[in-house]
Amino acid sequence: MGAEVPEHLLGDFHEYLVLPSNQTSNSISGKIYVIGGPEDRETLSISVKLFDRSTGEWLIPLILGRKPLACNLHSAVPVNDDRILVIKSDSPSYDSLWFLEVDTQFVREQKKVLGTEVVAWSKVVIEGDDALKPVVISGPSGVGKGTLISKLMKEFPSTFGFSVSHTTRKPREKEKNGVHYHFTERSQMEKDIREGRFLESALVHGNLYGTSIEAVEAVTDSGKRCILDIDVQGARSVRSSSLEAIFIFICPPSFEELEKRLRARGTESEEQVQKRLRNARAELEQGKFPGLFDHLLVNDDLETCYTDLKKILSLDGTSDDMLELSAKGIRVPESHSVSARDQKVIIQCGGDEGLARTIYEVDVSSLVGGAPGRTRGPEYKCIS
Ligand SMILES: Nc1nc2c(ncn2[C@@H]2O[C@H](COP(=O)(O)OP(=O)(O)O)[C@@H](O)[C@H]2O)c(=O)[nH]1
Ligand SMILES: Nc1ncnc2c1ncn2[C@@H]1O[C@H](COP(=O)(O)OP(=O)(O)O)[C@@H](O)[C@H]1O
Repeated sequence: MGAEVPEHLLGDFHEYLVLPSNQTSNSISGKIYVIGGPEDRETLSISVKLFDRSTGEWLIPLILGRKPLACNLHSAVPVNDDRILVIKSDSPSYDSLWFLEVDTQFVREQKKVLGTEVVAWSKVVIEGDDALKPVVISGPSGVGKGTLISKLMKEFPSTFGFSVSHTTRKPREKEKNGVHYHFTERSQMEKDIREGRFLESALVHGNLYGTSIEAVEAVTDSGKRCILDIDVQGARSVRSSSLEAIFIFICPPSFEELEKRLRARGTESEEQVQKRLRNARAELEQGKFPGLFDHLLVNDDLETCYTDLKKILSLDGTSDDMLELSAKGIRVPESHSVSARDQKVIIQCGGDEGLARTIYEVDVSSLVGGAPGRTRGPEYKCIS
């Protein structure tokens, strides 16, 4: 149905829309985007509709990309004439900023292909500082990588997330698909590798293993620091990739002890044990390769090794709660205001009735990526 809008009001039409507090409207290139309101019931995500001034009609566009979960209140400002920055209040700091792309290259292409009105969501990822670099842990089979990683994840559950690799190896008795590995068919994994979905992959002990881009991004998206348990070949590939990580190699106190642990674990056939021990000699050599690993740790006494690991990661003397509080990102309260100028978005939080006021400046001048994935690049600083 067409909306009756007097001609003289069209220019500022969106400013005359009377909207409930959970909706915002913004105008870009002759279209008014109303964000929020009645939720998309199926996905409980923020809804979008648009008013096309040239036709005078309200439209529900096709919405691409993963959608942000609905929130009580949000603000929205147009940025770069092609997207709207949506700021969700009272959301976790890693989930507060999203872009609704309305006229980016991706959206324009999709409009052409699909022949309909299209918008696309893209979550804003604010890159972590050094303290949040992913952690790559390598070492021969049976050295204790899994044991050390489990201890870390148990003590710091909101700080670390495990990058779940894909493998063509058969699951062990207690292994769960999607938790320990994504167990997959070789042909499917080879296809995904060819299509560029993997950050790295390698043939290890006769099976294919690999880290998908999605596995790492799923962890980063949840605001956690990523841990990768990968072999030395994988570590080398990650070293030469764009992922800046900390590389740690775990050594056994002796070869005999390694063999003892591998057998005591009781998860491998004799043939597999032999294969893993043969490969271990080469891996121990490669682990010492100059410049590949930042740290070498000997896992003799488990508690001592774990304490050393925490020291390397600057975790000694801190707790999961303390780390969560100091996490990067912006947590926006309901009471806030937003404005944009010269590719800078100013978010003013609080300040009511004598409450403390915090002002953030988000620089959106160099954006990377975008829908249908994530947008990286915005930087923010606290200016007051
Ligand atoms: N390159 C690479 N290696 C991996 C990946 N996932 C696991 N690995 C390595 O594959 C090897 C065998 O792993 P697994 O079969 O679980 O045996 P385990 O290490 O003895 O428990 C280990 O060295 C892992 O670090 C991955 O995604 N990429
Ligand atoms: N420091 C240690 N001392 C004795 N046993 C250990 C130590 N670290 C790990 N283990 C045991 O050695 C076996 C292999 O450890 P695991 O974490 O599965 O190794 P990886 O993941 O490197 O293959 C497990 O049974 C584990 O309980």
